[in-house]
Amino acid sequence: MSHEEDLIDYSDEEIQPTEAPANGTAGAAKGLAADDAAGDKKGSYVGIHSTGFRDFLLKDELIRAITDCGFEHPSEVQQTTIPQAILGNDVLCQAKSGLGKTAVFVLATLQQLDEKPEAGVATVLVMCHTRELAYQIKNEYNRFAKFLPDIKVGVFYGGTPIQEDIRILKDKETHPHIIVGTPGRINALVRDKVLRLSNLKHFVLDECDKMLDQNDMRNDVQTIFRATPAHKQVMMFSATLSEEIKLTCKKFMQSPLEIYIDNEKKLTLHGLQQYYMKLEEREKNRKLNDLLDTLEFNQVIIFVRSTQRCTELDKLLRECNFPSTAVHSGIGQEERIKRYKEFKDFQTRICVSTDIFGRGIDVERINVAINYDMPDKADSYLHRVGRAGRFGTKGLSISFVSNPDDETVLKEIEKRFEVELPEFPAEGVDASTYMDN
Ligand SMILES: Nc1ncnc2c1ncn2[C@@H]1O[C@H](COP(=O)(O)OP(=O)(O)OP(=O)(O)O)[C@@H](O)[C@H]1O
Repeated sequence: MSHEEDLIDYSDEEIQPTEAPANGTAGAAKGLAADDAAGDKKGSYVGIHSTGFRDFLLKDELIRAITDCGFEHPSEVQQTTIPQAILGNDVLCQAKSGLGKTAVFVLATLQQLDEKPEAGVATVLVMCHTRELAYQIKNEYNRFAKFLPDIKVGVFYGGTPIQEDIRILKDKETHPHIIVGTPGRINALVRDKVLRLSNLKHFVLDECDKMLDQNDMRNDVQTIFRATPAHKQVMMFSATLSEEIKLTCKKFMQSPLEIYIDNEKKLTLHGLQQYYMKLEEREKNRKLNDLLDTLEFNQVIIFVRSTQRCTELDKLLRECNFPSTAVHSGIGQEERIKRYKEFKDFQTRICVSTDIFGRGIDVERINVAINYDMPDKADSYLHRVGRAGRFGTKGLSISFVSNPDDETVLKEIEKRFEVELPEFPAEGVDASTYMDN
């Protein structure tokens, strides 16, 4: 078994992360009130409107792509971070879910790349914890590099034939300048000397706390990091950064720009209504059925704690004629990406998932997130519910609480993020409060 195959998947139940300490006193080097000016509509959620993307003095090609993406104003995290990031400074950035962290590193690296980069040389490496997120980030690069036709982006992750990656990397004509991937496969390609990182200029970790929290993934990241030159830009991003992880991240960096949420209650998404529902385990299926029947929604994501429960719940929903799909590590990689695409493209409306889709995944029309199984940590909860209510839009989350452990997590969430999670009202909630017009 190859080293890579040892790492089944980073976000299913098979590998449990080590407990991260609660992040009570986030010392903000530059405190970022990322959402205090929350509006209801996507795009109005930006805080200071006086700054536009043009003020960052980005290349014309990037400005044109940004306009084509429909971005009118930078979000606060983009305003605070992009000007420093394009100068090549190291960046450690915490900002809440769905407010555009991806565009920070995508734009910053594209801005610094030559318009006609040397063939066969990779200068940007972006790594994240799941294959679907890597795929999504690659697509974001393609979106913003639309008018930079000479820049090639490639994505590499496990569960696909490595021979194909080798073929791409051996040919100067197809070798990407920007490499996106998951650490297992990237490490295997570096170890086999197929991917050379000696010219790397930008090293990016998305969902960095998740990547550095688990020993197996951290080891891969460290090995890859050692294959890169000493002088380079390092940028790391997440919505959640404990004090301990911040220290770990900073070991990879030199005098970084540090953007933190100075108070964890600011991590709560204002457009998102959050509820819990107390019930017995055996009542969950009936309740979920009722909810899917009565709630209005565009797309729903339902989180469960194991691959087996994922398969079974999805099957049950389909038997009840709900347009459901399932995503977990037991599904072949090609099929997983196909299902991700279908969900992202609104071809399926209900997705049952393990924590694979718990972070980073950006599906614009998800407005309801259901924790069929409560996550085991407050951090995971925050990321999961953040799949609804992206970029300041409205959303609804409902968490099933069926045992004392669930109640403990619920209390931890309320305490840490200073939110009150009320019980889901018997009469339901008015759809206009969680559906954007
Ligand atoms: N300035 C902007 N104007 C309009 N939409 C934007 C802007 N910046 C980002 N978006 C959109 O907002 C959505 C969320 O962005 P993104 O996925 O980068 O969030 P994130 O901060 O990485 O969230 P998470 O922590 O959940 O990974 C995406 O659909 C993105 O295209």
